[in-house]
Amino acid sequence: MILTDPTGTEPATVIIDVESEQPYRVSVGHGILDTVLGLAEGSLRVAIIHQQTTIDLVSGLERRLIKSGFSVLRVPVPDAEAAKSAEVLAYCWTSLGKANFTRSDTIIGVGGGAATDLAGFVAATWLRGVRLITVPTSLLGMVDAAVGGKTGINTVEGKNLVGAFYEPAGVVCDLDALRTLPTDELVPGLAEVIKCGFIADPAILDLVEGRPERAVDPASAELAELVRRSIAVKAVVVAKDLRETTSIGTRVGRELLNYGHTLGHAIERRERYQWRHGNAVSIGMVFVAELARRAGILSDAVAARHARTLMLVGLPVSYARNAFDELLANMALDKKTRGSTLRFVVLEDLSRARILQGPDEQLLRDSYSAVNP
Ligand SMILES: NC(=O)c1ccc[n+]([C@@H]2O[C@H](COP(=O)([O-])OP(=O)(O)OC[C@H]3O[C@@H](n4cnc5c(N)ncnc54)[C@H](O)[C@@H]3O)[C@@H](O)[C@H]2O)c1
Ligand SMILES: O=C(O)C(=O)C[C@@H](O)[C@H](O)[C@H](O)COP(=O)(O)O
Ligand SMILES: [Zn+2]
Repeated sequence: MILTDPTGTEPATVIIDVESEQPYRVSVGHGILDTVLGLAEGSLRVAIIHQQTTIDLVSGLERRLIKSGFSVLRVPVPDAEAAKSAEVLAYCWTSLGKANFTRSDTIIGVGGGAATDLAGFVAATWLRGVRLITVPTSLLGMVDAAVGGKTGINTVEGKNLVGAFYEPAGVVCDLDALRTLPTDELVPGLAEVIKCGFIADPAILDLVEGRPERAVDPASAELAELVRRSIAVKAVVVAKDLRETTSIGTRVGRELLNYGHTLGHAIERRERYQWRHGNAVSIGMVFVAELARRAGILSDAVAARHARTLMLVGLPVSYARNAFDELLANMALDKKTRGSTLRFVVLEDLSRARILQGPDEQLLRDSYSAVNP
């Protein structure tokens, strides 16, 4: 798939259609916030659920909305994972209730993946479902969290344990937002980008490996291309299996997008959600590649490519050696687990994945030790 103009110039706005249960469009481009106005049409009120870090963008959006005749309610939420809690969810419901928010009104989730996951769940639950627009402002949000209809919050017991599949009316990825994103927030987003490279689009890996310095540059055409390609990967997967129900036996449906997440989520829980999601997923992918290699499923070369490519952009590839037992216990609560059988998404090759069910504990332990010396 070529998403760049053959002359080398960056296309103005690219639309990626998600042909899911309720089809919607993901718009990607520079300075495209006005797209939100059209998506909100028909509503009297809009509520912007947002983080403080993007307050300038939120104020600009609010001004545009007011000018277009909408009544705007701002709902600021705590930063990062602190937003994904039952308490913050209840606070959002209270804000909507006090503002007489009705079924014809719209929720706009603005921010990183934590804000859009929360806003999506608020939209899914308020009055049993009101219109949702997502405006991701982090790389991770653009390429993953705001696209695909997974919404939810964490509980003390684990990551994303409460939530709903709820599709947005549209997703607006204004690449200009990335200019204020600190590098140590941009880099974790590249873990999900590289994930898309391994599971479905190896051209992503070539792009990252060819110009890693451009991949971490928020203004580069290469990063824009990586964003578009990653969204395209996700759009195809969720269109086929929105509700994650088609993974049967070793066959993998939407669970494909969970590559590296079994250990990744276990690390996030161990770190009490203070870690960046993408950093944990990066380590999770290196682990699961080694697991597949030791199980005789994946070649040495593709397994080794994981850590090499992730390190090129500054992602972590190892974790505490003595943490295995705790992580194993945490993995029992992974959503892919059935009964007491752990299930991992593993690669047989680039772009060819399957499920590995119930691997021996010793194999898991040895794989973990090998990549966390
Ligand atoms: N729903 C899904 O399918 C899905 C997919 C992937 C990840 N996620 C979830 O997304 C979350 C991770 O996403 P994230 O890394 O974007 O997290 P985040 O929302 O915590 O954002 C990371 C940090 O960047 C800041 N930020 C965001 N945009 C900014 C900008 N333009 N300028 C300056 N600062 C900015 C945020 O305030 C935060 O401090 C996790 O909770 C993860 O579970 C969900
Ligand atoms: O969209 C999906 O499906 C994914 O698995 C994408 C992941 O990158 C994302 O972190 C997602 O939130 C994980 O979902 P979960 O169901 O494992 O909580
Ligand atoms: Zn993820």
